[in-house]
Amino acid sequence: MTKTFDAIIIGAGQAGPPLAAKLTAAGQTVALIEREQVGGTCVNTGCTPTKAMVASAKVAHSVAHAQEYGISIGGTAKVDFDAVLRRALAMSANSRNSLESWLDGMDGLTLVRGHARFTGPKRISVGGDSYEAEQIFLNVGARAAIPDIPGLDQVDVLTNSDLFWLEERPQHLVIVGGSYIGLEFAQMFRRFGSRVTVVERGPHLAAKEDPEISEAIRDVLETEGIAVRSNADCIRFSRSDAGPVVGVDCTSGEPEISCSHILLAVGRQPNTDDLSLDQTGVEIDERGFVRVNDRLETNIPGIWALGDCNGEGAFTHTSYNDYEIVASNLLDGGDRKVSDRVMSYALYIDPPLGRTGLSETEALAKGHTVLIGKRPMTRVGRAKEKGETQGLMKIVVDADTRAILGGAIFGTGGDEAIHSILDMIEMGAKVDALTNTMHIHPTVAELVPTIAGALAPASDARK
Ligand SMILES: Cc1cc2nc3c(=O)[nH]c(=O)nc-3n(C[C@H](O)[C@H](O)[C@H](O)COP(=O)(O)OP(=O)(O)OC[C@H]3O[C@@H](n4cnc5c(N)ncnc54)[C@H](O)[C@@H]3O)c2cc1C
Ligand SMILES: NC(=O)c1ccc[n+]([C@@H]2O[C@H](COP(=O)([O-])OP(=O)(O)OC[C@H]3O[C@@H](n4cnc5c(N)ncnc54)[C@H](O)[C@@H]3O)[C@@H](O)[C@H]2O)c1
Repeated sequence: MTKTFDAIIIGAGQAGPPLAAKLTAAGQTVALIEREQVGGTCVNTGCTPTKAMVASAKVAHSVAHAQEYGISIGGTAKVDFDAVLRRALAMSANSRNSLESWLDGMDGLTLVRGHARFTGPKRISVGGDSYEAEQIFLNVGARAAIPDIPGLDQVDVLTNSDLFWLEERPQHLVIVGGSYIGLEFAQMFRRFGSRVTVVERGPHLAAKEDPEISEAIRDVLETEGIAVRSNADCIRFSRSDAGPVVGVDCTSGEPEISCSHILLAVGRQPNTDDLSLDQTGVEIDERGFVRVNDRLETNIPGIWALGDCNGEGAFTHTSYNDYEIVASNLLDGGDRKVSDRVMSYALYIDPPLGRTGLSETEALAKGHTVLIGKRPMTRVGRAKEKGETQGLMKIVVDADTRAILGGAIFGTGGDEAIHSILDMIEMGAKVDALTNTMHIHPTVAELVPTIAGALAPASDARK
């Protein structure tokens, strides 16, 4: 027998649960289908446990450097890797459990456990049961991509989901992929005491960033003893008596790296290949992302796609913002669009990188005449006081309109301070409004008006 609902949501990630709450509060009946754990990637294998581990790694680092601050610690500090993992997993479990209780108590909601697959345009099967609704919301997320690298069958590779279940700290972790996932894990494992090598195919780490930010990131990691192998072509795996071997043809360095563990962090693949989307006619692009318009509607009326699976963002806040857009347009008479949001994110190495809007490179590529304000963290009072002077901050401004186009704060507190630029962009403020704002002393953010008041043409700023 087919059960009929007003709405079906597939995936209890970052958009599905709040959307279920909004729809049921409006009196609709909703089936929320989840095949694994509620909370999806962020809660179970992404943001929550990694940021908990980043915090443990920061403590290990601070303890190791305590003497620089006039603090002596008797005895030898030691990383209890198992306890670090238990702390991270406990945080995930707390988050998941409170989400589960919230969903359990939601009137009008049926939480269905199992893998959803389309059997018709608006019909879905889970196990042997069939469900139907006029409105269907896809929030199926993404998983670690595992490309067909030569020798993959000869070694065990880890993905981000496996790291929390390691029984011991890796002796030597080789991380393939030098972007968000790779770099966060690289630094934390180094701080836990592992040898770490990052193997990146391209010439730069965090390649989406402006060159001086990428270089500053590399500097921070290399200073901590992380080996970086960029321009690494023809990566291949093999096995020796001593363990896994990663073959790399780089412009310099050893052609082979022996290690104890390999982590693949080379991007994400949307979970759209096992949904039988052909039964609905919902279009996907060549990489498997669901094609959506500015209101997150697919080509089939009554079917929406939210979160990582639509390719419009790959962050928790973009998934949640997708929910806000869809809910507002459907239930509150809104006219919200994805293109209205200012793309922003952070990279949680230490110090963190906060980013908002366009980078300088992106702004120039879009044809803007660009002014840049910039300052190294060595000239930021708060950073000096904290003994954390690595990195730099910059702001990107349109020379003709004086509109703020973007900013980057790579330095202590950068993930928080960046919001002072983000909010100004969102308000459509000119850079002069930012220059005239009084910020609090001593903070990193207090230098944002200062760099906004000392702009130079892009080419001069690069010197
Ligand atoms: C290691 C790591 C660290 C990260 N750190 C951050 C961070 O610090 N900040 C940040 O903003 N983002 C971070 N991210 C990204 C963030 O986790 C994702 O962008 C976010 O979780 C995406 O949410 P979502 O709602 O699109 O999908 P997800 O949270 O992935 O949820 C999708 C859900 O759908 C379920 N599902 C899939 N297919 C089916 C099916 N056929 N039937 C039933 N259920 C199905 C899945 O089981 C899953 O629970 C990180 C990611 C990783 C991997
Ligand atoms: N702080 C955060 O918000 C955060 C943290 C982690 C993950 N995430 C999300 O997860 C997504 C995925 O992150 P990611 O780092 O896996 O992917 P990514 O797409 O950002 O980067 C993948 C990297 O791997 C490299 N690469 C690809 N194939 C390779 C190969 N065969 N050999 C060597 N290098 C190769 C690429 O050049 C690139 O630098 C991000 O887009 C982000 O949205 C966010």
